[in-house]
Amino acid sequence: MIALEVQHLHKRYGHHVAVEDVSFTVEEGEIFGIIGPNGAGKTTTVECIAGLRTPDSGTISVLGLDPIKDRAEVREQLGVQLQESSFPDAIKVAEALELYSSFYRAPVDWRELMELLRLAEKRNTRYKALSGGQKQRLSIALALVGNPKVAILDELTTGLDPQARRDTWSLIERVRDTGVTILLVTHFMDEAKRLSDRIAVINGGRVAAVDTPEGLITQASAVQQVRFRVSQPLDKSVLTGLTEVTDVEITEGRWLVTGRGQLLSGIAGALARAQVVAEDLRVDQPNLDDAFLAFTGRAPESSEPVERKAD
Ligand SMILES: Nc1ncnc2c1ncn2[C@@H]1O[C@H](COP(=O)(O)OP(=O)(O)OP(=O)(O)O)[C@@H](O)[C@H]1O
Repeated sequence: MIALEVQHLHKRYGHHVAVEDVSFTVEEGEIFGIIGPNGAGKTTTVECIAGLRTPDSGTISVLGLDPIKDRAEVREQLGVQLQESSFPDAIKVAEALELYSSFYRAPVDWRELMELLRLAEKRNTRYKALSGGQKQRLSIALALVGNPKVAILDELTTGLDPQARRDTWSLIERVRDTGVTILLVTHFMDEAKRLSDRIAVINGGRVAAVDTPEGLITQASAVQQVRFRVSQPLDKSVLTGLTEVTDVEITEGRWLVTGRGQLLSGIAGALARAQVVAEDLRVDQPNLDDAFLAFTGRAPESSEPVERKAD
């Protein structure tokens, strides 16, 4: 079952095109990641899905509903945690949760959610007195309090310390396990890889690629490199003759073989036939950062979170 469908979304601010042509579908129960450079159009896309902005063209379906025409019904089904949520400074944690839960027909028990997000001790603390991490956890709680079928989480763990990030990831996995479909916008490649079943890379207002994290890495890393030393002298042609190999360099006894496809097994087979053992073997393993770079032409901003304030 498809939970979310975006078709040819286009959105401009004045003359500035923020989203040029974005299409993707999200299956029910999936965690679907969205990554891309600053200003790529990620937030605009999720704001359109949430019905907070009206697309200039294109169609969006949330569980078969239109976020603008069926706004009231979509509000019941969709939980949204957006970047830099701001609440009245004076509101207390418990008041905010109780208030938000009153907006929904069938909310979860907000007290349980408060425990789950480790906010119970702060129940009587005013919003302005919360740390960055606590504010972040409150905004996640408020996105989930309506018991949504689909949740949008934008910059889920920005500002959290490493332990709080890992706790949040586990929480999100538990939420997913209850059947909630999650759309996750993130700048962190480790987070995208750990949580997402599939990821869309958005660049310049367009979808550059959609695949599983491993699929994106494979797609992007057509070129692989294997380094080793040989146990006994070997003619270069043993490897240059392989279809997988594009280049062989030998520097001070170290071989650097560049190629594609099943490069490692091709090399292993050729060396075995020549009765040579590869020593000190290293395979350059591409990761999601490499895929991000390949699809967007830019390195991801950071894989390490910047801490705002002690939690
Ligand atoms: N309200 C607005 N008015 C005018 N331009 C905007 C507005 N919101 C966003 N933009 C511009 O639209 C483009 C897309 O912004 P958007 O926030 O959707 O990107 P993003 O991928 O979420 O970026 P980031 O990762 O920095 O949050 C950017 O160039 C941004 O400056």
